[in-house]
Amino acid sequence: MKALKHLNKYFFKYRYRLIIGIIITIIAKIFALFTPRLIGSSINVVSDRLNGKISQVLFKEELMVNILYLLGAAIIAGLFTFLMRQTIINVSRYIEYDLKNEIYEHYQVLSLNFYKSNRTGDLMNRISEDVGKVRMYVGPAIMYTMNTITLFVVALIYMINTAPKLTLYTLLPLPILSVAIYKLSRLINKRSTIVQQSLSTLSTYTQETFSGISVIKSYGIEPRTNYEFENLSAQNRQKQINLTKVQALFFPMMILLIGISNLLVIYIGGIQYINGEIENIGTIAEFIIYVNMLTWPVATVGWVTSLVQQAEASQQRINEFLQTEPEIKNQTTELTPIKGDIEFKHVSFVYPDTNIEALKDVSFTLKSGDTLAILGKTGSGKSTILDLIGRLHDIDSGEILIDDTPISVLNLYSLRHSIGYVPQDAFLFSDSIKNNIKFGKEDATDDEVIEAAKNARVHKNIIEFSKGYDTVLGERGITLSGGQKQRVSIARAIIKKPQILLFDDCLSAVDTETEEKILKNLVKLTKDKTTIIVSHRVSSAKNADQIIVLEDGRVIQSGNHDSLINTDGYYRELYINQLSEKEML
Ligand SMILES: Nc1ncnc2c1ncn2[C@@H]1O[C@H](COP(=O)(O)OP(=O)(O)OP(=O)(O)O)[C@@H](O)[C@H]1O
Repeated sequence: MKALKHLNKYFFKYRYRLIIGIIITIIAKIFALFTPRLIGSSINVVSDRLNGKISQVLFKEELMVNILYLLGAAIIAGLFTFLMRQTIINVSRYIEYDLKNEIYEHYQVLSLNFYKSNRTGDLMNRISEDVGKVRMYVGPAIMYTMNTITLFVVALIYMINTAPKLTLYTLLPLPILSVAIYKLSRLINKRSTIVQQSLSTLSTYTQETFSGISVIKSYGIEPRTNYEFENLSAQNRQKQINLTKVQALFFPMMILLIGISNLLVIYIGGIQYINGEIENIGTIAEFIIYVNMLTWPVATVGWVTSLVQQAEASQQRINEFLQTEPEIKNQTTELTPIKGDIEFKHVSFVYPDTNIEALKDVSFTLKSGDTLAILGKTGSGKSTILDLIGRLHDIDSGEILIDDTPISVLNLYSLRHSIGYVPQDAFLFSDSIKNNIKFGKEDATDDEVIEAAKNARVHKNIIEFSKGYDTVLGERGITLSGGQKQRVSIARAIIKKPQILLFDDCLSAVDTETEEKILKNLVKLTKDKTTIIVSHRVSSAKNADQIIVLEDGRVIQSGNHDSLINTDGYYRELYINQLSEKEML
């Protein structure tokens, strides 16, 4: 129960609703328990009439009163049972909502490393299935427990008052029922977890084959994927059958135990009536109804116990993530406006998970408004520099200064708000093109969106689609070409008009002519912005105020275009190679 303590703050938050819910539950059960007494007394009235103890008129009158009471009690009990679900189950839905929000909010502040070391499926499971199991504790488990306690206390008082010995015999099989249901519920849970796992394997496999359908078709391996699917499906079928077997035992077991209790009531009650230990025959009928009313609540004791155990395990998994601290922490709540000076002083950086030293003693200085181009072979550490400027990781040695202040001291959100980042793999959401661009500036007008798209030279492509800027992208929409995606992603960054612009090899899928035009627009737009362009092409770098060349995490060359083409080295070679490629075209 330790893990479930986390939920106490929510119980406190909804305490009034819960208290009302509990009071309603008690009222509902008290009224429901009028039924057996009224039926017992009705039978006694009939018996009295048969024995000639009461007159026909009195008989009719008493029976009528009983029927009216029965009807009234049933209506009130029904109404309060409805209200009981409306309060307690609703509270569980509120808590489920709050808990999901709490987890999602926490996911958002966790660092990239957290996402790398945990699978997406796991993150999804904890926020959906685990929260669902916890809800069963905060809602149904509490409701049924209250139900059982009230019913038991009230029924027991009535029963002992009427026939104490019969009460004892009647209740004898009930603890056996509770333990049996508990054992069965655990078995059912175990098997349903196995079914869930197998379903998740099956759906992951299916999803992957749908995503990679073009590869499957082009390699002609449909029979192999069909065979594998059938295999997984057959495994799932077997697990479902195993589950159904134990589920099928649930109700027969309950019926058997109720049957035994009923038999005991009739047998022992009958003997007691004959011996004169019980005064009225109606008591036997009353007790049969009590037994039937108590069976389900007693069965739920076992069921609820297993619900609580499952909720505890799920909450433990949730807490594990909630207690994970973000590696990158915001040190100040005060906003720190960013001008755009960037300085790297002997920066080295090792990726903790792979132990790869991505940067070694890197230094450079950029004044606000300057443009820096970073070139180098693949894996030389170019993207890492951009990630460090956005403080996606903290460095091990050296210093990164933004506006002469250490990056870790700045307000993290001010820093990130002042950056427009275009990643290597443009990621667009399943939404309209317009909204994808507006992602950079939520309140942008249509004119601003169009202007940004024009500057990224993607406007013409967009208006060719029949729905223009409202064209939906992604799974149920159209697919943009690699170059179009890159340009929409550029439009998203420039619409924000940030102080710092980071372009990570984002013109690689664009032809050199378009690249030239975009770069020309960027020169205008980024006049007073600090800009860093990562590229494999000299054409993207040549107009930069500063160029650095990286090799294996180290700066091996720096200067500007003119100085570097006149120096032997990587840049000059690249320039000559790319120049001759251009001439060949
Ligand atoms: N998130 C990461 N976790 C662990 N190692 C990483 C991570 N990202 C990059 N690396 C490693 O760090 C080194 C530098 O990678 P980086 O992405 O900075 O290179 P790059 O110059 O941008 O390459 P490319 O031109 O291919 O984009 C590589 O060896 C890479 O394998």
